[in-house]
Amino acid sequence: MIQAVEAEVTSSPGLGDHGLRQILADVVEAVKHSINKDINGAELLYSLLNAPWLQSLLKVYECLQQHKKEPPAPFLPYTTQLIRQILADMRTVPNPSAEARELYNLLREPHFKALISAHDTVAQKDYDPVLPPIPEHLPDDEEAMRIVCLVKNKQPLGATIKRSDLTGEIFVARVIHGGLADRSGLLHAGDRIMEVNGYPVDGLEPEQVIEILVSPAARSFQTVLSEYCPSSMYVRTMADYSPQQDPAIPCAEAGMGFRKGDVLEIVDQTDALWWQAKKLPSTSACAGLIPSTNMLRRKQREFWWSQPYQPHTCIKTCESGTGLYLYLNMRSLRLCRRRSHSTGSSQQSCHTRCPSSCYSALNNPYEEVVRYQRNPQDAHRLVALVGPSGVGVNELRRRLIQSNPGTFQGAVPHTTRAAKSCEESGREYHFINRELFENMVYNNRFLEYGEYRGHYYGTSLDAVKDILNSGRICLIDIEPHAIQSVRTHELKAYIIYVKPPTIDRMRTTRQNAQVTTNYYATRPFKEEDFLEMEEAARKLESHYCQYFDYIMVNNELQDSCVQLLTAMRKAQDEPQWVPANWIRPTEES
Ligand SMILES: Nc1ncnc2c1ncn2[C@@H]1O[C@H](COP(=O)(O)OP(=O)(O)OP(=O)(O)O)[C@@H](O)[C@H]1O
Repeated sequence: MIQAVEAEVTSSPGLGDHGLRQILADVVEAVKHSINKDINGAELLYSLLNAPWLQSLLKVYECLQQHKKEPPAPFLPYTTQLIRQILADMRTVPNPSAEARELYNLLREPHFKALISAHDTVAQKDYDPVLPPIPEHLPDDEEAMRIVCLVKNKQPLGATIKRSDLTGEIFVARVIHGGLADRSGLLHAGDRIMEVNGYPVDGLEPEQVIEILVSPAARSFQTVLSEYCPSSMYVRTMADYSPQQDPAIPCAEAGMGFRKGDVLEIVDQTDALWWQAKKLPSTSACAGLIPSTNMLRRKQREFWWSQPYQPHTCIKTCESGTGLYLYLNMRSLRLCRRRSHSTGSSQQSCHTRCPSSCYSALNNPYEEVVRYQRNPQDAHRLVALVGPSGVGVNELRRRLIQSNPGTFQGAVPHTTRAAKSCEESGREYHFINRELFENMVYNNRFLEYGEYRGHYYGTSLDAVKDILNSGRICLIDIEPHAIQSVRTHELKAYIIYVKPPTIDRMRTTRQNAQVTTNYYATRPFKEEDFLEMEEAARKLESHYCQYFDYIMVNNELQDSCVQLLTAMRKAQDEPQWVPANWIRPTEES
């Protein structure tokens, strides 16, 4: 035993010869003098003080003192979530290696889970309970009572309470998933609270009960109900939400805010109006309250009607009557402006293939998502670039395709204009007549199309599918309005948003660049172009950021190309959140 202790402490790093052991060394030195003077018993004392076990004990003591001063910190505050994420990602790997399988099995072992759970408990300082004494006066109908002791730590209790207007009784309204009360397993929604720390609470205001609850002692509750917790669902949010600005939330402190595009794990949907969720990646075991789909829809409708301008309004139905299409202004007609080289009248319009989910952001404030990783045998995901006009999406797309034409390719657009002598049908464009073009429009074959100076231009679904079926990666740039038309089960589009850098950086990097004007002329960038681009980027982000899978800033061209290449590889080879109906198609999709 002594030897074991010695082995342990001598291998401990960082022990200096100071502190208590220094004192001991001084004592030993003094005793040595006593031996030299032949004082009685000094020899015995000398051997005692020199005993290895005493030295070892002192080292342990100093080691503990050191840890008291600098306690070891947990690596992560909440590792369980990370492990779950890794397991979910690994499940999507099509042909996992032997090592990956071993890791997967290891992470699912009960003893490993217990270890991680212990780590998280320590990380959240959920230990060292000091239980208060059981209350002396138990109520008469003791049979129906449960005495619950919750040991307070720095975290909130993780439960909300409400008062019955009729009886004045206080009930647990909800227990926040992963919070202190939930993890204790002792409190349930619907439990009636009889007294707290010996104080009867019937008739008190909820605020008064909270005051008692936050005092650092034990609590007593009567149990009436318990509730069932369903398994998690993951969603991407299509709206912003702030509990602090929501007067309807039962408890703002228990609420969780989110921004458009955040991915949430919904851990409890038992309440029709208020769900519980965690924002991913989650660093906390504790969930927060969020409005349910119905509740958020109601809020959005109220907001919709109170707003003078709607971002995703379908203004005009297609002539064919089969779908809803958008009229866009000239500045956003990237497709037509770039493709056409004719002159004359500049009247134009642009349309997108907008599926029945046109109003989906309003109808589905939460889009259910799942982790998806493309199987290497499957077609590649379409990669679509969006960005404000002039930011460089065309330049980036062109450079990437040029650098690796065997891997990347752009879709060949259709047009009704006549081919020039140097052009070949199927290379620059598919040259087709007006009747055929309109027929394709009628049959919903275009992802987006537009009219410019009497000629149609459009990117067809088949042109994209041809590339994907050939095993290459199709890279297109689209107007943001067309995002919905490529977010389908078939194309599984990965949307990359190309953002302009700061105006200062644009001034430096765009010194020799040419902007294409509305009249198809090119000229150097002006200050107003930068301002316009910045404003367009701001609007684009505020309306469409929930659909972006990846955001990159087009600062230095070379760096941007590398970044784009990396993002494209990620899209094809790494697990991503995608709409659940891409993987489990419904009738609608
Ligand atoms: N990072 C960059 N640094 C310097 N110049 C750039 C950069 N990115 C793009 N450019 C230049 O800016 C100009 C506009 O780029 P590009 O034509 O690709 O814009 P766009 O986003 O496709 O917009 P539009 O649809 O209006 O043409 C081009 O001259 C291009 O070479």
